[in-house]
Amino acid sequence: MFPCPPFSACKEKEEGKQPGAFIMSVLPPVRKDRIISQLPKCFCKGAALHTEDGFHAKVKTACQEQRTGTVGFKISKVIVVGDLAVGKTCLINRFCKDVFDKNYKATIGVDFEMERFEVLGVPFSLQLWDTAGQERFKCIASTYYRGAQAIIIVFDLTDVASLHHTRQWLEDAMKENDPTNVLLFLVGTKKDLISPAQYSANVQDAINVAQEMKAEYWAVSSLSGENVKEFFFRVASLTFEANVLAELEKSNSRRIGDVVKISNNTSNLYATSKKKQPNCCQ
Ligand SMILES: Nc1nc2c(ncn2[C@@H]2O[C@H](COP(=O)(O)OP(=O)(O)OP(=O)(O)O)[C@@H](O)[C@H]2O)c(=O)[nH]1
Ligand SMILES: [Mg+2]
Repeated sequence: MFPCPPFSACKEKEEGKQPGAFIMSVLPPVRKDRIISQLPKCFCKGAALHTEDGFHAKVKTACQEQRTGTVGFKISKVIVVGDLAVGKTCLINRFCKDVFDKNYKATIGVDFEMERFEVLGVPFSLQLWDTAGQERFKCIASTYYRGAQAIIIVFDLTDVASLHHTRQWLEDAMKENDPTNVLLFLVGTKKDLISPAQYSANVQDAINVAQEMKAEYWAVSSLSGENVKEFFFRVASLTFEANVLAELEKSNSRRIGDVVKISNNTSNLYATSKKKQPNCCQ
């Protein structure tokens, strides 16, 4: 996420424009196939972050009334972790570039891709961090875990050990993040390699792990593309929703604080209002 809006955002505020309008106007328009106008469905109701049919009512109203604050020019960080060769890079590449490579090339350290969306008419970007699963690169990769808004923990549906290792991956990623502020997704890959019967026999184990972690469960195939776009749309939508709700909460608590201070001591009014001078670079 940008720690601070650039100078242009301050200028836009002075000119009475929505902050970020300048940045958005110099970027190419969001791709038509990255426009989200409805909350995508979860994959499995038994292991979902929530099962509502649509976006939160407050979020829809805020978007309609253009009260989403800084969300429109934030970049949310998403990290992708899991054992070596479970298919993290292929998953990201299928979504971002619509390609699939059957040859394994280990990720060294980290790599990242940017994806721009438009959710309920508001621009929203995800920075997808692809980390290395190989033990020898783990310490480099873990230095990039910090500040994630969503964590995608990947396992291979054909390799039960990789499912068991997801708990350790989550623990490591959580050392660097605030558990109250991060959305978790547990993703089984290589769905094309198992039969429906095998899948049904094993799915409950994965759902149990997801429930234990409070993660949303998905099963995908990067080879065929099955569920890949649906999955990332769900990640973008839920991350966007959480950002808008946090933004609304922040602006509400600011308003409540102001009232209390004014009614408590009117002599402090000048000092309080001076402190509240808008300064979009702080
Ligand atoms: N059949 C099939 N093969 C897959 C799928 N996803 C990945 N693979 C294969 O699995 C191997 C490893 O995939 P990667 O995406 O490189 O794995 P990774 O998790 O990024 O591995 P590290 O970078 O070492 O952590 C490659 O040979 C891929 O072609 C899938 O959905 N179906
Ligand atoms: Mg990789």
